[in-house]
Parts: sequence; structure tokens; C-alpha cells
Amino acid sequence: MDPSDQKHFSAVDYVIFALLLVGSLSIGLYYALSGGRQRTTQEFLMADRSMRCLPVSLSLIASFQSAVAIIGVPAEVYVHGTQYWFIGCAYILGLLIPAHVFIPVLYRLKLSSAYQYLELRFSKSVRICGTLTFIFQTVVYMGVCVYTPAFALNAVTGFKLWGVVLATGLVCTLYTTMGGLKAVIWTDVFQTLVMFAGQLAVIVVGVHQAGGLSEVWWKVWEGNHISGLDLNPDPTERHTFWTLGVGGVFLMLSLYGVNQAQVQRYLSSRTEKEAVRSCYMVFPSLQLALALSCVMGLVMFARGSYYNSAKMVIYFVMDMLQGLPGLPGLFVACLFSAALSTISSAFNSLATVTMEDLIKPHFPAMTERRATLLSKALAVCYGLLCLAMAFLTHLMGDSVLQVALKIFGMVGGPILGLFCLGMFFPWANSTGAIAGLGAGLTVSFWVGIGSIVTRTPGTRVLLSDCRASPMTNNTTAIFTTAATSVPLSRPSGLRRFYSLSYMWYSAFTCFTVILIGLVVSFLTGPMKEEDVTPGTVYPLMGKLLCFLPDSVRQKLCCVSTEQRQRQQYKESNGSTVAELDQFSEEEDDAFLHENTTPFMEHETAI
Ligand SMILES: CC(C)(CO)[C@@H](O)C(=O)NCCC(=O)O
Ligand code: NA
Repeated sequence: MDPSDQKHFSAVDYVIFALLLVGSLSIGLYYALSGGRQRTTQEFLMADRSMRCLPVSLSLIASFQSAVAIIGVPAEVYVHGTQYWFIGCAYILGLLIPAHVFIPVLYRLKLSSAYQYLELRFSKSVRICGTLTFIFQTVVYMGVCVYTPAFALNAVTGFKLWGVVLATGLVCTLYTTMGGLKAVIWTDVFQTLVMFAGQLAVIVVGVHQAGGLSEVWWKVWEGNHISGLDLNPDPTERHTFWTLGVGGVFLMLSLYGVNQAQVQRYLSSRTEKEAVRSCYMVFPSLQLALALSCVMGLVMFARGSYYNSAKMVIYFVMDMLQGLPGLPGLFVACLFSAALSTISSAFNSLATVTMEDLIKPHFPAMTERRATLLSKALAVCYGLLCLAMAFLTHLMGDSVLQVALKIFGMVGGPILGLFCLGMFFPWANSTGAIAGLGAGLTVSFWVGIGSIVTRTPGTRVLLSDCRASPMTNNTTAIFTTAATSVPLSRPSGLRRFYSLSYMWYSAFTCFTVILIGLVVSFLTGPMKEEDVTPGTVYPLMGKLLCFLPDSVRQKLCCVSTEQRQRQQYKESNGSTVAELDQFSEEEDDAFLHENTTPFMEHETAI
């Protein structure tokens, strides 16, 4: 065993870490042996559509809160101050819009995959393009998620890097394959609680060692680490209120509105109301997660201002927790909880879309038994693929938080654009959708790759500087590149385009898809209202322009879909059409009035 292992890890620590793995595996085993024993895809991929809002909401947070956030956000705050915290403002609209726009449309269509929507609204080929884009996004993101905790631990404790990567991948594949979505959701609950506990423990010990809360506050204030509201409108400024608070809304929409991992959880809820409620419940917990990560960065700054920025989060934590048996183990468990919960969501959602979108349509006669077996095999294959992706991440040298958020923006943004095009613009046709998606992906890779290629020389200086010091070389590269990518002089032309803040990627690519999608649709003959599948369009314009008189709205071609659906509902008493009457104002109002429990009133107030 590596001597540095022993320095940081006592027997208690190993026990705590083992408990996390055993706990997760037991939950997987429990759902493999109880209920329907995972013999149908309905159970394996959709949790029998029987989930309640509390586990779903904790699982929703876990999906995109990985070790990247646990390590990357404190590192960001330690280096740059609290500006990143303003992303919390984006959570308001970033969760209200999914709850009241995306969930109603997607839930009522009784989908099993989010991308099935694209076929209902456009065509089979749009669905396949959407699915492939999602698979690409998730596989790349998964690599970062597996790699980050393994890398960080290896840098400080001497845990073997590839051993950790393998262990994470194996445990995760095992419980995901055994227990299906139910196991994924309930392990998420358990792991989210461990994650909060670990972060809280580090903060409490850190504050204590730094000499108390007032001391921490004083040091942080003196060190100029509390950032004010930065209202600089420059879109190339990395983090400002606009990039985080407005650009962040689009990032949140791409994650909480249309990402399969989340949509699958909404769809697994027993009722639509439970799904909406779980989305509301994400708000306080996500704020808590953000606050814990930011405060941890501040505590690091207050307690360890003698650290240079290279000896980052893990080193700080391990150093601080030395001599407190159990706590290093709890923190490592916290890191792995964050990672496992994200990777398991990725496995399960990947298995779902591959099955539902790519395989099932071609083999309609496949038996349920076969399909479930195949879904499990898919989960295993993606597990192996994720190990390969971890190796790719190993070759990239960027701040992990930045890498993750860039992937969300570059690939998630165009997918968001595709759904918005379909939901809000009844004229958009299938050709427009494909052209729009292509254009969106093109500009996103153009700006994304451009930003890497034209990185300012300052970055390289720092990287080569730290290579000189053996202890810190890679750690600096991976956690603090962001610090130096601020150019010395204002770039011009294409360079200025390349330096667009990555927080704008989602919004920028989403609007590109919509714009090109609409232009191409009008050129190739816009979709006729009566050809659009009922229930796939949300009358956004009609609702936004509700202050205008009805006649004007009708002229602007905004309310006709809504009215037609209402009319259809009145003409027919059949339940299928009743389900499609999802846009009537009366029902929305009824929905609000029905929820008069104290809890919902409180939640609605946010
Ligand atoms: C997705 C957000 C922005 C939501 O707050 C946050 O969880 C985050 O910064 N995540 C980073 C990516 C990750 O943790 O894998
Ligand atoms: Na997670």
C-alpha cells in the first residue's frame, strides 16, 4: 500500500467508504428482488411510473451534481470569489419554466423517452438526430464525472487512479443493472444525503479551525473575496450577473427541461402534479448544494490562505481533516456519492434512449423479456464506454467545472433549441428542425473549439510554470486554467467570438437552432396547423401576448392551436382527446387552486 494512504486514511475511514458502496449495492439488490423483480422495461426504465415527489426531487438534484461540482465550485470560489454564486438566480426561472411548460407537455403525451416527443412533433429522423446528440453529450459528460474524483484522490491520497475509476464504474454498473430506475432513484436519495453530510462536516471543521465564523467572514472580506453584483454587459466576460443569471437559465432549461435523465424522472412520477411538485422541491435543495460548495471555497480561503491555488480542494480537505478519524472517509464518500449518482443516472437514461429510440422502433415484435435483458446489456456496455471516456478526459487539461458546463452548453443547448422550436413554433417543420440542429451544433463546436485553440498565452505560461513544481503540476492545470484565460487586451473579430463566455453557450446555440429552424421551415413550406400532432405545441405567444385583445392575437396566428384543441375537446368526450386539452386556461387555473396545501403555497412563493 502507498504510504500516503495510511497518512490520510484510518480503518474507520475505509469502513465509512465501504458502507457507501455496500449501501448502494444493497439498494440495487433490494429492487432486483422486490416488486416486479425488474422483469419489464416499464419497471426497469420507468420505475412502473409510481414514484412520489420526495425521492424524485432528491434524485433530480443528484443527476447533475457530481464530484465536478463538489471540487470545481469551491476551487472556482477560492480563486475568483463568490461571483459564481449568482447562478442561484437562474434556478428560479430555470425550474419554474420546466415545471409549467415542459413537464405538462411531456407528461401528458405519456412518453417513455423525451426524444419520442420529437417524432410526435416532427418526424422519425428528427427523433434519431435528437437521441444521437443526447447520447454524445452524456457519454462525454460521464467521462468527466468518473475521472474527476479518481484524479483528485489520486493527486493527494495515492489511491490508484485507474483502480478508483474501475471501482466506480463497476459498482455503478452493478446496481444500475440489477435494480433499474427504482434503484437509481433510491440510491440517489441515499447518496445525496451523504453528499450534503460530507460537505457540511468539512465546513464545520474548517470554520472551527479558522477560528470561528466571524474570523472566516473577516478574512474573506479583507481578502476581497465577496464579489458584488457584476453588471458588465460584455458577453465575453466569463462570470457576470448576466452570464450566470440569464445565460444560466438556458443552461438550467437544457438540464431540467429536456434532458432525458430528468425527463425520465418526471415521467416516472405517479401523477403530473407529483412531477411538478418534485421540480419545485429541487429549488431549495439545489440552493443548499450551491451554498455548501461556495461556502466551502470561502472557508478554504479563510483557513488556508497560505496555500497556493495549486494545492486545491482535496489537498486542503485531507490536510484539514487529518487526525479526525472518519471524516476523510466521509468526504471521500461524499465525492463518490456525487459521482455515482450522476453516472448511474447517465447509464440508465442512455439505456432507455438506446432501447426506446434506436432499437424498439425497428423490432416491434421483441418480447418484454428480451427487451429487458437487452436494456441491461446496454447499461453494461455504456459502463465500459464510460471508462474509455474517462481516459479521454485525462488527456484534456481544462478546469473540470468549465469542461462540464461547456459540454452542457455546446450539446445541451442545441437539443433545448430543438424542443423549443417544436413546442413554441407551430410552423416549424421537420426539415427546419434538422437544419436548425445542424446549424446549432456547428456554431457550438466552432465557438467551443475556437475557444480552446485561441487560448491566451497567459494560460500556457501558468501551465509551464507549475510543471516546474512536481507536487502540483496537474492539479493546477485541471483546476485553475480558468484563472488565467482572461485576455490582457480586448480581442477583436473572430477571436472575440471565440471568447464568448461559456455561460452563454446554451442560450446562443438554442437561439441559433430556433432561428435557422424557422427560416428553413418558411423556405420549405411551414407546417400547417392541422398537421401538427395535438398536444405537442405550447401556446407560448398566446400566453405572452395575453394582454392583447383576442382578435389581434388571432391575427398574429398565436391562439388558433389552443382554440382548436379546446374545440376538439368540446366536440369529443373521449378520454384520449380530453388528455390533449392541456392548454386550456381553466385547467391551469384549476391546477393552481387545487394545490392549496400549505407546502405548495410556500413553494409557489419562490
Ligand atoms: C448543473 C449546475 C449548474 C446546477 O447548479 C451545478 O450542479 C453544476 O455546476 N454542476 C457542475 C457539473 C457537475 O457537477 O457535474
Ligand atoms: Na450526482
